[in-house]
Amino acid sequence: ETIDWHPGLRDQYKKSPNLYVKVYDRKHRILKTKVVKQKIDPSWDESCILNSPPLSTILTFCLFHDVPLVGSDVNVAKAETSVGDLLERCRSETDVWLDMEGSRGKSRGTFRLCVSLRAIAAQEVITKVAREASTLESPLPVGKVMDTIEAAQGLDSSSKLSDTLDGVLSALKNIVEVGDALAKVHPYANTAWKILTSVYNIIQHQQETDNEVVKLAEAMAQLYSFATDVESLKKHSKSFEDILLHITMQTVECAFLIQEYCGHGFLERVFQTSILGATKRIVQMTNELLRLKDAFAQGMAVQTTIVSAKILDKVENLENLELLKRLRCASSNSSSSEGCLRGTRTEVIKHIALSLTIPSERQIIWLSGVAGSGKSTIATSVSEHFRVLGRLGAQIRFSRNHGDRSDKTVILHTIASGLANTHPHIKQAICNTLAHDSHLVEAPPGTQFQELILNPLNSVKGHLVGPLIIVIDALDECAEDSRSWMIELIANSFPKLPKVFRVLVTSRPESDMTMIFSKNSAAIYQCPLSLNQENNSDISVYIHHCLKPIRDLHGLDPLWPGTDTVDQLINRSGNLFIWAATALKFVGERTAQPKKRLEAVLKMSFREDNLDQLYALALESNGDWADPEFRESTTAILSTIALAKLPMTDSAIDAMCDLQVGSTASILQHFGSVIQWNVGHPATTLHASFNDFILHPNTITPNFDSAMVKKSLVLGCFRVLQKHLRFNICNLPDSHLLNCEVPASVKAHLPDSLTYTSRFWGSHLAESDFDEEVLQLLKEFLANKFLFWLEVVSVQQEFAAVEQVLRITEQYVQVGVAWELSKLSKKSTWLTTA
Ligand SMILES: Nc1ncnc2c1ncn2[C@@H]1O[C@H](COP(=O)(O)OP(=O)(O)OP(=O)(O)O)[C@@H](O)[C@H]1O
Repeated sequence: ETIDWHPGLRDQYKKSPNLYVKVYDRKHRILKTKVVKQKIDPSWDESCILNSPPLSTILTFCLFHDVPLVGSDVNVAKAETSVGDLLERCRSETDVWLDMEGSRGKSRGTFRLCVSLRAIAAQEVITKVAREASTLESPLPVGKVMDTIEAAQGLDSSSKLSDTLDGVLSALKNIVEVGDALAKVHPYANTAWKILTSVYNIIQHQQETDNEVVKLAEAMAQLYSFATDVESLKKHSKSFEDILLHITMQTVECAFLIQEYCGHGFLERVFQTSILGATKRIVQMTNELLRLKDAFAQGMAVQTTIVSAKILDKVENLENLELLKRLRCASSNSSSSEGCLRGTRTEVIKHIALSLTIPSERQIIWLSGVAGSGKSTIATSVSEHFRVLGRLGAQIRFSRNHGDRSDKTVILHTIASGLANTHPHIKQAICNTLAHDSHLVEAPPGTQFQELILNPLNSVKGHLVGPLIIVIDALDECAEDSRSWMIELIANSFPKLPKVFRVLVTSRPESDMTMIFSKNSAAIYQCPLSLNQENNSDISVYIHHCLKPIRDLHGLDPLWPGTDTVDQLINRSGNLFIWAATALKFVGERTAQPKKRLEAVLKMSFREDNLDQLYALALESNGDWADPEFRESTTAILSTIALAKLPMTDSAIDAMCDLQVGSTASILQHFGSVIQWNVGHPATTLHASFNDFILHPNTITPNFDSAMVKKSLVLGCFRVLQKHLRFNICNLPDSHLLNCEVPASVKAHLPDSLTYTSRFWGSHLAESDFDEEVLQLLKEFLANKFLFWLEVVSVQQEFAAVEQVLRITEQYVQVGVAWELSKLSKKSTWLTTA
């Protein structure tokens, strides 16, 4: 009620204390409550069961203060009472208050604790245990029942486990607190600490604990004996960061196993028996921890493999590899980003990683945020966190520049293949399915999800310990024809996956997703990424980081551009990473004058469309826009890059836009701050928001007008067609591009054929784009009886694009479709439509 903290402690926590209670039955601890932070009158509302104690048993209640930085907690006050007295008081008083005695020298004041004790029928407990036991061995003799009760209640081993974990937890907490000094280690120590804390809080009430698990915890405690002193950790941590990283990662795996074993992991109750079969794994882990302890003590390097909780035995054969080749996975799916710059987004990454690690009914996390706020970069860091732990199950990164990733079958196959490669049992289950039904890979997407993913995963869920993560990045960039299917799949089918599968989805908060995901809030946890100006330290770290190479490249003063200017940049960014990234690329371009460019950036007026202004500046500041040829070519090139469903090389763009060889290469040199490209390589926009800018009908800069974009594109395409160019932008090397031969079998039917595969028409074209000039060209086609030859080699959504063109042009052009039957077996649905 009134506490006058000891002066030595007062400084450490100026506000209220962080209190918790431990309860002992004789010498055994039977309860440790959670810590209630910064409250002088905390309430715990926790309970435990006493194992038929004699009435004379003394119960001891100790009040502790959890001191965040000191390492050992402070015993604040203590009360003792016998079970008989307490029972008696609880029968006659509504609230029973125990007066506590303050610990001398540590606290002064009055402490009282309200407790209650009630008896439950012992017979009932015996009957219940006997009933459970009888399922194992029936009927049970009375003596056996009593043994079972004792074994089941086994308070000794469970309190031993919680006591041991207590020590491990404070050591891990010390590592977590050393934080920055151990940046690489910190996320794993933190994950292990969180999982073990939740296990620890639960096993206080646990009835049953296996000795092997106690041994595992004891091995952890021995291993972590080095981390009891924060000061020496701080001093020496750098020198053993690598082995510490290995130790903490191994601890995460141990924590998953203990969590699952104690019945509070991802597995359903029925599967915990198969976990009991994991004794072998527990022993292996214990040995590994003891080995690590020796290696650590002797300062030896350790091998990098972690003994995983999830792999129970190896199942691998060549036949499986062949079967998996039937899956059509996204060809390039990796992230080009490095993930978050160290020191940025730490809180949000920690939050997401932990939310995915701890079992929850809400299996899916949806990270939403405006364009360029940094969602994909965060997703990369989270994926990397789980990849290193061997727990990244599958990932799909949608991209407007890689339309092929949006094919429904490709999506499902990429997930199935990713999962198969993370766990041998999953691989075996998926391969069994593929071997059993060779046509499954062509079945409708709903069937494939059920039979290729859901059923196999359910069949092996008893073998999976700890979470496996599926990452779906940039859902808003999923192509139109699969988009609503994908959103529904996430909202309604993913929650049917076994609980070990946790899903991270990132996207802009677009209305269709918001509506559907909000409806399913029981399964989807929404995590909006805010651009809160109050917390701009992330962007500040990022801007400082980007300025250094600019200073080095241009030989600028080490303090350039000065604190005030950097503050202006931070403010101007509005915490939008893409703004900062583009602005600094623009300022630092090799051929630019950084000081002038920085001035121009800061001169822009503050408006809502800050990013568009910046893009306009980046466009207008480069090249000779006064030259009509430059203007026309640049518009055509940028539009082609923005609309391409697969990235094209500079020479492919030259051909596509009917430009002189080398034109695209010379023009693209000017746009390094918005286009990613190297000579001979495919060009893509650096960020999807630049595609939005280029294609948005309201985008008008002094020299660039998006109305020109479509027209220039359509005209460009038809010019190419007019020249009878045998043109094919399928996955062919550049050298084949301009003289792609029509196969002989087809040629026989096509006297004057034209090879053309449209990868980038489709949903972007509307009827209104076909103005007089274009129609005239189309009529000429008709007159010349040109034939469209649609080469069927690519993914389904490409056909949707072609279909769209056909629909728009069918009034004007007689379209003949030819195909090679051998290539068409998988496309029959589309062909019927065509
Ligand atoms: N934490 C970070 N550390 C370093 N760079 C970052 C970080 N966050 C974002 N960036 C930079 O900002 C750019 C935009 O970020 P990102 O692509 O992750 O945004 P987004 O929210 O996914 O955008 P969109 O919704 O348009 O896909 C990235 O290309 C990267 O260069």
